[in-house]
Order: sequence, then C-alpha cells, then structure tokens
Amino acid sequence: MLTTKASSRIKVYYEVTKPKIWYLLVFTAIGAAFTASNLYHIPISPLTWCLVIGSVIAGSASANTLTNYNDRDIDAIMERTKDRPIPSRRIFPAEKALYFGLILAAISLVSAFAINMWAGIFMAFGLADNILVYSKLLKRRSRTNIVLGGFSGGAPAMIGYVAVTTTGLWDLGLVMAGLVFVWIPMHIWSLTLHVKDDYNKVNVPMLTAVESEKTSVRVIAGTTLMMVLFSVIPFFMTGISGKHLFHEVYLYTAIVSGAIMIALSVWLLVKPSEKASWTLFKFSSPYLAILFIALMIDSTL
Ligand code: HEM
Ligand SMILES: CC(C)=CCC/C(C)=C/CC/C(C)=C/COP(=O)(O)OP(=O)(O)O
Repeated sequence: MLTTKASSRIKVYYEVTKPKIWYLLVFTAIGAAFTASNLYHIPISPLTWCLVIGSVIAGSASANTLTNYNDRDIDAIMERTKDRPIPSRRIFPAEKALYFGLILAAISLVSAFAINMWAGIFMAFGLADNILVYSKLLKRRSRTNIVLGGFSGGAPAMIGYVAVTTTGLWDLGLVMAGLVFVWIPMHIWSLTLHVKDDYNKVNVPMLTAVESEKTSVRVIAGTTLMMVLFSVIPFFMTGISGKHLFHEVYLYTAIVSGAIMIALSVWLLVKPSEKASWTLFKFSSPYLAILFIALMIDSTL
C-alpha cells in the first residue's frame, strides 16, 4: 500500500508530464497504427502495441517534462502556468524534473528502436523538434515558432504508422501525421489569442499574441479553413489496387466536424472575444480525436 507521501510524489511527476496533452498524442499513434493495420491487412502483435503506446507515452511525457523544465522561469510568471509542479516548487530542485525527463527520453528511444529503426528515428525527431527546435530555439524568438516546432506533433502518428509498415509508400502515414501538423496552428493560436497578455508579459512572441486582434482572427480563420480542407484528403486517397482507402463515413465526419470548426472560427472572425477564442481552442482537441476515430472506424469497413 503506497503511503500518502509516495502517492503524492507520483502524482506530481505525473502532472509535470502534462498528461492531458499526451493522451491525445498517444491516441493519434494508436489511430494511425490501427488504421494502417486494417487497410494493409497487417496484424499488430500485443508486444508491438505495448511498444507503440509505451514509447509514445514516454516520449511525449519526456518532451513535456523537459519543456516544462526549460520554461520554468516564464512559467512562474504566466497566470496559466504558475501553479505547475516546477514553478510551484512541488518538484524541487528543478533538476529532478530534468533527470526525470531525460530518463523518460531514454526509455522512449529504446522502446521505439525496439519496434524498428524508423520508429526510433521518428521518436528522436519528435523529441529534438519539440525540445530543441521549438522550446529551446524558436519559442522565445520567432512568431512562427509553432510551425517548425509543430512537426513533432506528427511524430506519434508516424511512429504508429511505421510500426505497422516500413515498406512501400508512406503517403497514408504522412497524411495522418499531416492532419496533426495542420491542426496545430489553429489549436495553439486560438489559445494564445485568449491569453495574449500572459505571453506578452514574458515576451514569448506567439503570433496571435503579438499581432493585432484583427490580423490574429484572420490568421486563425485561415488556418482553420486550411486544416478542414486538408482533412478531406484521406477520402481521395487510393490503394495499390486503385480502390479508395476510405469511404463516406470518414468524409461526412470530416465535413460535419470541419463545418463546426469553421463556424467557430467565423464567430471569432466576426465577433472577436475571449469566449470565442477559448471555445475554438477547447473544441480543437476533440475535433482532432474525432478525425482519428473516423479514420479507425472507416478502415474497418
Ligand atoms: C508546437 C506544438 C504545440 C503547442 C505550442 C501547443 C501548446 C499548447 C498549450 C499552450 C496548451 C495549454 C496547456 C495548458 O494550459 O495546460 C495546449 C493544450 C493542449 N494541447 Fe497542445 N500544443 C501543441 C501541439 C499539440 C499536439 C501535437 C497535441 C496532440 C496531438 C496537443 C494536444 C493538446 C491537448 C489535448 C491540450 C489540452 C486541451 C484542453 O485543455 O482542452 N497539442 N497545447
Ligand atoms: C514522439 C514525440 C516525442 C513527440 C512529442 C510531441 C509533443 C510532446 C508535442 C506537444 C507539443 C506541446 C503541447 C507543446 C506545448 O507547448 P509549450 O511548452 O509552449 O506549452 P506551455 O506554454 O503550456 O508550457
């Protein structure tokens, strides 16, 4: 039986990994693997499932922990982040989180390379892009930080895909990873518009925190439209036999859910408000999950 102290220690190290975020990241890896396995009729062994899910949990948790460590100075100032484990000194000294994140990174790389070389390569890429390119290099310097830093978001889907197949075309894998990549700008810029004062306090040049509200809502509406247009691409993809890979189930889901996202972005465009930007942000994660659920269901038809 764990003592209260031990369970609270586990909870705080769980919290520093930002589980709400890696739940969805892991789900995209599961969705990509499940979809590819069905479409290519390649079974996935229980061991491979464990390695895919375990490596992406460890990798995403590592990246989130290490970026939390990296941002401990600004997180202590921003309203949204000041109660996190490191700025609130519930993990102290902060280096404990650094070592925890590095151990998770090692676990994620070992387990990804145990799947195959490509899964390991995409894991290494995801870690490097999120921790070094986004958090260390661009976040505090460039308003396009989430563009180059966004590729890491597609890494879990690619890991799930290459765990099923590393031969032949990767078009389906890249499209599923692309769904995540094109979703990121709307996802983050709707939030950073909502909390722009926080970001400006710590001089992090998130695009919709430094641009005028008029420009920001236009950019968000444009990236939402781009994402919805991209989301119908899977319906037009064909396999080696020339047959469509997906059916109307995916198409109609993408259209209906996309229409809701476009309507929310038009609401923000026409009547900019904190409520509109927050609503669009809160709908963004369920929207991405719904697209992957539709891919999974459609792949069984
Ligand atoms: C460079 C890329 C990204 C950036 C900068 C970013 C940033 C953020 C930020 C600042 C939050 C709010 C966190 C908080 O206040 O606790 C957030 C929430 C979240 N992010 Fe992202 N994110 C990115 C990519 C992703 C990706 C790729 C996924 C998953 C596929 C994801 C999933 C989530 C989820 C599920 C939440 C919680 C949403 C909610 O509370 O409703 N994010 N993200
Ligand atoms: C396979 C692999 C390792 C993939 C990693 C992908 C990954 C962890 C993506 C998450 C990106 C993300 C939520 C960044 C948070 O930005 P932020 O740190 O600016 O958010 P904050 O302001 O809330 O701290």
